[in-house]
Amino acid sequence: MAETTLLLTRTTVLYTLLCVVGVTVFLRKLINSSSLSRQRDAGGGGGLRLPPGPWPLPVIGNMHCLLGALPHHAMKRLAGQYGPVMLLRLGHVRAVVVSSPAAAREVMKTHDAVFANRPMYVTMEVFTYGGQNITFAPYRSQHWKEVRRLCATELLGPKRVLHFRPVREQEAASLVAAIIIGDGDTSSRPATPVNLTERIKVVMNDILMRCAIGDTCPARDEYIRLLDEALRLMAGFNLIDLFPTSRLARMLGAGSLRAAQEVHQRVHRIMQDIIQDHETKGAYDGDILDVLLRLQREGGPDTALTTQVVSGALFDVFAAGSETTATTSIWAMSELARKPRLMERAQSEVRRVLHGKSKVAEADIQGRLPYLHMVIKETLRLHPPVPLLVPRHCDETTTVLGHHVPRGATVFVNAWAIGRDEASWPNADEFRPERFEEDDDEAPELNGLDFRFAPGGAGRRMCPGLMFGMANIETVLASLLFHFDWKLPAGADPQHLDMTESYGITAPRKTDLLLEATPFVPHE
Ligand code: HEM
Repeated sequence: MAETTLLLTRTTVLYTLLCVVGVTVFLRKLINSSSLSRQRDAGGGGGLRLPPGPWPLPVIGNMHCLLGALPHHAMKRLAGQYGPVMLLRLGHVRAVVVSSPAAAREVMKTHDAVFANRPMYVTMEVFTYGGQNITFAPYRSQHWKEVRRLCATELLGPKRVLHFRPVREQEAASLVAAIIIGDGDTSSRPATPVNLTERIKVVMNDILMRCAIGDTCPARDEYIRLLDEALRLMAGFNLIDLFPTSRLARMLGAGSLRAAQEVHQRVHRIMQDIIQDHETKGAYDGDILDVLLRLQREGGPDTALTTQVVSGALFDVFAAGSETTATTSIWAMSELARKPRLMERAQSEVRRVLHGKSKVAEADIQGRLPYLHMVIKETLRLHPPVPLLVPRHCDETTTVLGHHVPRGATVFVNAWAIGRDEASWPNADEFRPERFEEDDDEAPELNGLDFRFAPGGAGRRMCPGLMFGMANIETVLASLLFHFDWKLPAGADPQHLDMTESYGITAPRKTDLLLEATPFVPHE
């Protein structure tokens, strides 16, 4: 999901370098591109009616338009000017950004098959064994079909979500214990604020790790560290991704490519050890790796589940599952901390449902926390953890809302902009979970059918882990709300809580969320 964002500092340096180095090219291309842009405005472009967009500069195209803001923010601003289907040129990459429910529907439903592939970037190729994982696997490839089917039936479907219930409950209980112990004497005042950002990241990492490879893996900690490093390296277009055919870009970007290759090799080696460890230990714990290895054996020699596919799938489950769930939970707690009245409502719902209990058991809360469910949906609307979804590749020139999206273009769906569109969401910037209950028939669900609300995408490439992720988020949030009262440290005004987003693979908080926790002692 990393390539949906841009390394702006790097592009600034790149911009300066390229402008200096390529002054002559710049002038020559300026003349060419001026006439090209005029062609585009006049409906030209080889007979194509290309989407409107800002004037591209030679070499860097429209990269300068994204400087100084997070890409999804800058793209929303530009869409206000150029419309819901907009053409940008990012280096050599032709990007089409769609920013309205109608345009998103055309991409992810009407023409879903045309847009069901992913663009393949050089850095991504390294980490995905050339597309041998799930997220970047070529659409229609045998292994993508097989792992997608397995995601639904064996790996992330309802049966598996239920199977991992004890893992979620135990990890959420450990989180609660860690907060109590970490706080030391919570009766003393002022209490030490809890760093909820750190705590939530740890619990989501641990849940995903235990589900993916079990809890007995010796290389587990190193694997987590390397995955973090891999995600950091994938976080953005590198020079070679933006200028894949440029020798200069290859030269300047060689360092990050080398770093990616090194990290990948280490991840690969650890993965081989983990697989071997699972194979030799014999015991079947039912973690995702166990299931994949069983299916690999049962599938015989012709199975699409090669060892690389197994490693790639595992990498995806962890990379796609951990950050998304942590980011959503942290934003939910931030929004509730900013609105104590809503926090109180969510809390009293949890405490009413768990009245007489001393801990959170999923059997007690399942389907019984409608307000918390709305809080999570409202959080996903305002803070979709993958704001530009995962990019799609346009396989053949296709019309979207009357504009030709050219073959080969990279297509971004700006879910962040769509979730804040006043036409669909009155007072769109306000956090108001109740909007999801106002009219039950109309309230969008997380099923990829309502394009006003698609934080997990839609269509053939829709996220297969949403139910899995929602279960993790709900159990962790219910535990935090049941066991503690929360407020901002030192009596700070909730309205002043910093809600700035930061650049990252997902769109996390810029600053850590620090809240004071007062333990709640449930009545027996
Ligand atoms: C709040 C939670 C989550 C959100 C918001 C989310 C969001 C997304 C999005 C936007 C996509 C791209 C969809 C598209 O192109 O239409 C995606 C794909 C994917 N997600 Fe999630 N995700 C979440 C949780 C998870 C979890 C927990 C897992 C696994 C344990 C997971 C595994 C995947 C995989 C494997 C793909 C690639 C599917 C493909 O390309 O065929 N996700 N997710």
